[in-house]
Amino acid sequence: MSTVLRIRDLTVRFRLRDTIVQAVSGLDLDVRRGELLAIVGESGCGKSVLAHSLMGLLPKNAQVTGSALLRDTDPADTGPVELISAAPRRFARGIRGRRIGLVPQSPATALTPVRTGRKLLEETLRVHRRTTDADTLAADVGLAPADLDRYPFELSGGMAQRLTTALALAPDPPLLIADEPTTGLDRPLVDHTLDLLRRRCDTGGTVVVITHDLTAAERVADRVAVMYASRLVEHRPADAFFASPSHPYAAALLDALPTRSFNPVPGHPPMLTALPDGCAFAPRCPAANSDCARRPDLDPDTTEGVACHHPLVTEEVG
Ligand SMILES: Nc1ncnc2c1ncn2[C@@H]1O[C@H](COP(=O)(O)OP(=O)(O)OP(=O)(O)O)[C@@H](O)[C@H]1O
Ligand code: NI
Repeated sequence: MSTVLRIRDLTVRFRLRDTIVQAVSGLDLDVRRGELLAIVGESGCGKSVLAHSLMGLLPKNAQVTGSALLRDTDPADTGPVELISAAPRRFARGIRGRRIGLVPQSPATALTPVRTGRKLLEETLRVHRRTTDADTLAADVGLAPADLDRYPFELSGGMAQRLTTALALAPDPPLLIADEPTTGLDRPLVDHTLDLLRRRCDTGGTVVVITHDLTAAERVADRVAVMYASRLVEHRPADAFFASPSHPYAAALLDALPTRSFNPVPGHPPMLTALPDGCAFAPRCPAANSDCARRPDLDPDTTEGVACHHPLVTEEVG
């Protein structure tokens, strides 16, 4: 299966007055065409910063190194694009929206306040020469036609969330990154949104879902990547991951689910201003030993597996 996005050694740091925040560290990740990849991890581990770095949306105090090669997503076939060094203009004209769509984490700030949902959607459909109409797209995300005639400030959080999803889908991007697309939705609408994203993959699209909701990931993901304190610690096929997570952090995260043992992960993640050289989970890890002073890595060729010196699963299941 072809790789739509090949991320290598991606690092994002924020320079603050007297310190540096290490939001993404040496991240390697292949996103394959036609698959739904779920990126999971606790609040503040770097998920949204990763998404923003791929969309050319980082603020000025960000320093980015590494590479993220986007391939095979252009109907006009202008070749691969290196996202990390792409100029802001190129992002605005040919990449953002058209080749990669983003459902942003904060819908309220992403919506233009002076236009109704219908105006925003119709304009996006027109710019991208789509034949679909706004009502059809609204129905896809579970919005009624009347909801489109409201201004963003008249929408509930969940409605605004669905409108931003419809806006991201309007250009029909080959790669969609959805950052917490189900926040504020009731369970039936959560499932509706997830199934919509799943269908995109089943018809050749590629979707990356960033979520806190492991139950959501279990419902739709082909693959799961677990982020901890700016790094990826596990990346495996979803079936194998949910049957038996391999990184002690991933196991603890799954164990915290109400449907499992409902035990919160003990302790706290490290400050991103003072990350250790070795495994960042070691201080919280029941199995930590002297090996953990050395940083464990995923397989750099496949970007899969587990970054741990004492994984719970050493052989792939199934
Ligand atoms: N502009 C910025 N300047 C400094 N630090 C930042 C900036 N933007 C994000 N950060 C920091 O980067 C880290 C990662 O943030 P990010 O938003 O990616 O987390 P997240 O995993 O998406 O969390 P959540 O699940 O809560 O959305 C956090 O410590 C955050 O405070
Ligand atoms: Ni986030």
